[in-house]
Amino acid sequence: MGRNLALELVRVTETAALASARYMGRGDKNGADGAAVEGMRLAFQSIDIDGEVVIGEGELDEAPMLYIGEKLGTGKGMETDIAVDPLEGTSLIAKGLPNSIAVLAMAEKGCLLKAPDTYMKKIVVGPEAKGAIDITDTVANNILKVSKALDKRVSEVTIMVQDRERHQYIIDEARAVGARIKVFSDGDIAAALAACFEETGVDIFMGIGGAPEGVITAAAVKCLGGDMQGCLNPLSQEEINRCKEMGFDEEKLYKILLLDDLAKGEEIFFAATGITSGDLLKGVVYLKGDKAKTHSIVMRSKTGTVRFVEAYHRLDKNSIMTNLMDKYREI
Ligand SMILES: O=P(O)(O)OC[C@H]1O[C@](O)(COP(=O)(O)O)[C@@H](O)[C@@H]1O
Repeated sequence: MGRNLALELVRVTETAALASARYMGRGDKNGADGAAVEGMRLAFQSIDIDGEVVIGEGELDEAPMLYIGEKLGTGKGMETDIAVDPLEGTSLIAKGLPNSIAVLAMAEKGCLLKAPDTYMKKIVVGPEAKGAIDITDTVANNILKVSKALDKRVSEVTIMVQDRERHQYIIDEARAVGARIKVFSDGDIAAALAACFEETGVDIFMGIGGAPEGVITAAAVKCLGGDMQGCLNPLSQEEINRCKEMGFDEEKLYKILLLDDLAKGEEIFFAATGITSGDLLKGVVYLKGDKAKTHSIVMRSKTGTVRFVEAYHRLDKNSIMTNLMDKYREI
């Protein structure tokens, strides 16, 4: 795998975002997701990799595209695991709310955890607080350790938490020690990513969200030198059964997953494009004259390079985009 691949991958998330953003504010989650999936899949076709989707839209019989096991790329290059979330934050885009992204992660074959579609408890911090987290410890102790590692007063530590009833204990414990809480409604990959960038003002991400999103987050955290721990958190017998079907027996089911258990290896790539504007990425803007502007991040763990890519697209000149845009123009 090489450095050009990073830019090839950002083209994939850009294409998904450009197609999906046509649905912004239209109250149609499924339409927006379908457009993102189609854009992502088309853009993958010309990339020289022998890729396989390990985290995708579901099984073959429930998802016609980007299903788990689907082959991506020309089949000529390196064997890779690919984790995709063509539209992360389906309700965000439907309502025109911030923070929806098109996102993917890629690593050498066998290096991304094949996570079941269930919940996962997660904690994420940036590079400065690496080694200071312990998912088995209390919220308060994690905050105290992170504040020490960051050399910040506890009152300056901000924890990003998804606005869900199940997280009330995090909010209560964090406030009890004097820390700050920032809630978000949806899209925990972008929210966790914010904890790895000092300029966002977010120091810790905590909570329970999707396990597939957890693996994609781990790939980003690896590229950024941050830290993450997770633990599968199935909420029903049906979810427990789903975990078991995917090889998570009693012993493995509640094992603490360290960063390398989620995403390992030398070569990890992460790419994301903003669909609606958020903390880190601006959303898609369609411009006059069949043009559009996107804002993306692309990272490679081997070199540690983090690129923010602002791109102007001529939708009438790029064959994939022209076809897609014609299809989604009048929705
Ligand atoms: O909405 P729930 O059930 O609390 O699940 C949380 C999960 O939903 C999301 O907020 C959005 O997921 P979708 O893009 O599939 O709608 C994820 O980022 C998060 O992991």
